[in-house]
Amino acid sequence: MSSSEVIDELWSVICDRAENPPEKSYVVDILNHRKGIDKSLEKVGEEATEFIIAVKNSDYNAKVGEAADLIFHTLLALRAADVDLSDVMSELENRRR
Ligand SMILES: N=c1c2ncn([C@@H]3O[C@H](COP(=O)(O)OP(=O)(O)OP(=O)(O)O)[C@@H](O)[C@H]3O)c2ncn1[C@@H]1O[C@H](COP(=O)(O)O)[C@@H](O)[C@H]1O
Repeated sequence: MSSSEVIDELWSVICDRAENPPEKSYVVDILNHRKGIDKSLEKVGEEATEFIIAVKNSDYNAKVGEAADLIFHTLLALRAADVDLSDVMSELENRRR
């Protein structure tokens, strides 16, 4: 799978979980949390901090793991904020020089 296919598939799974919530799902736990959008925003903050700490202090695999956590939780926050990933991708595409 290419990198963009991995992200696209993950985004589809996140949107599907939001629309058809199964009984047990981490994505649903975050998106339907009693704190509302604040839960996913809190997770982005935590994961960003953990990523920074890993980059400064940890080995390569820990950096990769924390980067994956940050990207995943950023996707959850986008969904919670009703921001479409394709609009973010178009924005990045428009910035190409
Ligand atoms: N990529 C991920 C992914 N990355 C991390 N996590 C979860 O994110 C959590 C990481 O949170 P922390 O490290 O902060 O641990 P924690 O402090 O115990 O978490 P909180 O209780 O504070 O939320 C863990 O529970 C991981 O299982 C993920 N959970 C799900 N996915 C993807 O989402 C898909 C759908 O998952 P479900 O919704 O669970 O079916 C999966 O198939 C995966 O592709």
